[in-house]
Amino acid sequence: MNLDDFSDLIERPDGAVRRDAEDRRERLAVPPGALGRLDELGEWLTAAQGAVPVRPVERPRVVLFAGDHQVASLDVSGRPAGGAYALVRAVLDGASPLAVLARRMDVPVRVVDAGLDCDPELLPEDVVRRRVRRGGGRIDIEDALTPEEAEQAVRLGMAVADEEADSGTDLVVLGDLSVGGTTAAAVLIAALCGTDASVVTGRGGAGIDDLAWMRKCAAVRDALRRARPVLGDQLELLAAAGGADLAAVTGFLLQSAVRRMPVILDGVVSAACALVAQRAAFRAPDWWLAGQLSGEPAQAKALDRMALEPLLDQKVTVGEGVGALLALPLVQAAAAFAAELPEREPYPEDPGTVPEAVEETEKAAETGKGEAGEE
Ligand SMILES: O=C(O)c1ccc[n+]([C@@H]2O[C@H](COP(=O)([O-])O)[C@@H](O)[C@H]2O)c1
Ligand SMILES: Cc1cc2nc[nH]c2cc1C
Repeated sequence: MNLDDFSDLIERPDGAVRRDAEDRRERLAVPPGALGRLDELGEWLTAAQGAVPVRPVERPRVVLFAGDHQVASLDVSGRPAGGAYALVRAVLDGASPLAVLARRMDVPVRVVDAGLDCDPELLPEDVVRRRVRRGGGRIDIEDALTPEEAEQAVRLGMAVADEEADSGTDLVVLGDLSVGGTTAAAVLIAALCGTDASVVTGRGGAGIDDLAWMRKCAAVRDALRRARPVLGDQLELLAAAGGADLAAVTGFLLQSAVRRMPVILDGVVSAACALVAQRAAFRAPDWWLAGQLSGEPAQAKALDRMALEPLLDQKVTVGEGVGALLALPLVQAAAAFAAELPEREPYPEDPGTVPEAVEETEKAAETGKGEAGEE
């Protein structure tokens, strides 16, 4: 498998449809610019769907990939290594921020075990059990995955994207659940952006003190040294420094773009995988939105590279798709405006004479005659 093969499979959203959407926007009674960024958001969604007028987003779904990362045993996470199953439980038991929000917004949630490091019996029943391996290797000293595992994880993500597209999901809210995942994400982003550890290392999910931050920096630096030689091959890069959850997210993003299914990215892990996917297929980011700026420095760097402007800036760092789900109402609002606002109609007493009237006024102004001059 070579991720570069996706480059030929991924098309751009329909440019002609986008221009039709822009034309329709110009005919609306609401003045140009008055809807701010929601205009281009509506036009983007229209192009992604491929038809004017845009359809409402009616079947969104939250899809979360879960995994553990052995690098967390260096005490760089604020959570115990191998503890991601607790995050999964909280989501599916309805007790986490994502669970609260998804319930309130009535959006279904799917959690996929890509690489958790726990006894499967500890997991709630409704977890999608597709584990590639138990936890990912300690990336500062070893590969996260074997090449076979990396390919299997990418294929897992692709299969989940196909399942979503086939079942009629019209927009995916993407997220991740892990312990140690932000360290892996920082390494991928630093490798692909050519920066170093201190620029990309943040405080992660549970918040870490200065000493832990320095340990995390050192881990990112060491992992980066291992990742740089393979950054030309995206699958090898995911094997060296990613992990099963990150490789699955990358496969998911690529296959979603193949299937023309729009995705809202969440935080730094989404952004890292998106960057890897962009390296493989440069058109892929056209199918994504950035939900929220989380404050992790590496996320901002990656989004900037992909020219994705986050819809929100809420500094939510819990991950689990919250930043992406918070942005969903904006997308739905943009779709409603684009579809439901009426087009401007000529006033009955003045049918179609507006341009002429303007012309006359202009002529009058030029010659110094007309109403103003007669005064
Ligand atoms: O959204 C973000 O940018 C973000 C920033 C920090 C942490 N997180 C979440 O926190 C978890 C991993 O954190 P950590 O510190 O264990 O690497 C994982 O579930 C992420 O989704 C997410
Ligand atoms: C305008 C716009 C451009 C984009 N390019 C990729 N995703 C995008 C999303 C929007 C909204």
